[in-house]
Amino acid sequence: MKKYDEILIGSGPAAYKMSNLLAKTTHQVLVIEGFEFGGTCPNYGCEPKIFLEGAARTVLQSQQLLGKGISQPAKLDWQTLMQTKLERFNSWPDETRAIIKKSHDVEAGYAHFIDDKTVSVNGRQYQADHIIIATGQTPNILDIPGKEYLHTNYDLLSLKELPARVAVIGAGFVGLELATLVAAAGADVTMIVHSDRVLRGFTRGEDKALVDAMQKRGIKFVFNANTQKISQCKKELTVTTDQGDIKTDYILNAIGRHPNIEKLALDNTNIKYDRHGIKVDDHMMTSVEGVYAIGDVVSRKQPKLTPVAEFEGQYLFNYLTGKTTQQIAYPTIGQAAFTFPEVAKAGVNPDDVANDPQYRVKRIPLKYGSLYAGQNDQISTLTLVFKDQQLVGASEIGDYAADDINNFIPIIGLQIDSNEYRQKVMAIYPTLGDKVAGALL
Ligand SMILES: Cc1cc2nc3c(=O)[nH]c(=O)nc-3n(C[C@H](O)[C@H](O)[C@H](O)COP(=O)(O)OP(=O)(O)OC[C@H]3O[C@@H](n4cnc5c(N)ncnc54)[C@H](O)[C@@H]3O)c2cc1C
Ligand SMILES: NC(=O)c1ccc[n+]([C@@H]2O[C@H](COP(=O)([O-])OP(=O)(O)OC[C@H]3O[C@@H](n4cnc5c(N)ncnc54)[C@H](O)[C@@H]3O)[C@@H](O)[C@H]2O)c1
Repeated sequence: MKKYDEILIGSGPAAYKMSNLLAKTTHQVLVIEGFEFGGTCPNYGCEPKIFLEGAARTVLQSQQLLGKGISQPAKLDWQTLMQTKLERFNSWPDETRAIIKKSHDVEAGYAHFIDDKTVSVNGRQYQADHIIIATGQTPNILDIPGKEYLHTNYDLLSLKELPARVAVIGAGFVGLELATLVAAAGADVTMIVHSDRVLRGFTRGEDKALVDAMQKRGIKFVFNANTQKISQCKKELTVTTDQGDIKTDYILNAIGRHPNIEKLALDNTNIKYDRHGIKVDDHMMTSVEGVYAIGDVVSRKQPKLTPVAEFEGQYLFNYLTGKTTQQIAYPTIGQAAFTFPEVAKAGVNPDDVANDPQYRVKRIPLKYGSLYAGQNDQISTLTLVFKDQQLVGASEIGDYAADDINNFIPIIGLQIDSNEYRQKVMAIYPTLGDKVAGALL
């Protein structure tokens, strides 16, 4: 049986980060990938999503300016956009595999554990000083009659023909972002939401403003709806919910994701896990010495995001190569939904401290600034949270919320004093960043 220094199970952002760093060492490494090399983010997640968002944003911003200087809003040609997307992205898994193969051994296949120390793939068995599980998450699929008609982000992000009607079950990140895309392209979209609000984790006000803006563009929301079954008659699909039937041509299932642990046969080991993922200590080690887990597959309170997965990959590389003995300490993590308008946040949620006198919450409407007015952006609102004059939280709804909040993350994370910021930083004017100094007053 061949033995390695490290075995990486998965090749998404968490494992890819480690594999790149290990490539600069003399370590013997095996990378095992069961599906597309590179994982979720570059193949069927963040990257194709933000690529398609480029055209969608242009359409939506031009629609917003109708009658304000734009007479003919842009129109999205889904087929051409998708062809362009496929040309860019189709070769990525093979290219990623080739990059990894330059430095490491590679197995294409799903790995499983034989025991605490042995991994099997394609009928071959391997051991290593360190086994790193970085298998990510996969969509939950509604277990209802007709579930064979459900599609996931994987399908929609490569969909060649735009359906006339799209029903989206689930109004979290994936549901809202992909609904924004297909609606911008001209599909008639219905969101089926099983509670009374979307997203969660952002403020209630931002959630509501997002729904209002999407509704104004014709996207329908059915709240407090439980989906019971799906049926097909000729080419038309019917989604039956306890709030009524929805006729559609395509259904996106976006009800959340679960950790990829089923195929790992963890019950052959002493590795502990729960429904949120694999349990790790403060050094990313599982309950089995020498076996670690990083990325989305980990059970932890931090959000499941690419930069978090990469941060854990970087940390574990540093730890295993003796560059640190410290426990992992996460930075201030920014998060955004790339809807239109966007919502974004970092640090303390203003809703959580609304009644706490230790905190000061400041709401700043941005529509009066010429940069926002020039886009006819009536919604953009920035909310800041201060504790003892120090900025501890920022959130925003608006066309540029993600980039706006990025400007506040260093101030929260580095605990930069507002006065010092104003003394030492002068942003380019007029830009998104120029508001920071004034907002901190
Ligand atoms: C539609 C969508 C949009 C997103 N947008 C954003 C965004 O804008 N910003 C952001 O920060 N995050 C975004 N995310 C989340 C981001 O994609 C993930 O946080 C990130 O990919 C996690 O990286 P990972 O390496 O932990 O897992 P993954 O990228 O999921 O990679 C895990 C890999 O392990 C493989 N694998 C699984 N089981 C096995 C096995 N037994 N053997 C071998 N290989 C196995 C899988 O095939 C997969 O390739 C998005 C996710 C989705 C679904
Ligand atoms: N922009 C980003 O950074 C981004 C984008 C996409 C995904 N992600 C990551 O991926 C994770 C998963 O995203 P997601 O959208 O799949 O999950 P999510 O948890 O964000 O949303 C799932 C939604 O489905 C709802 N739901 C659950 N069961 C349902 C049911 N039976 N019927 C109807 N609705 C139901 C939930 O209430 C929730 O609102 C996110 O938490 C995030 O970490 C990030």
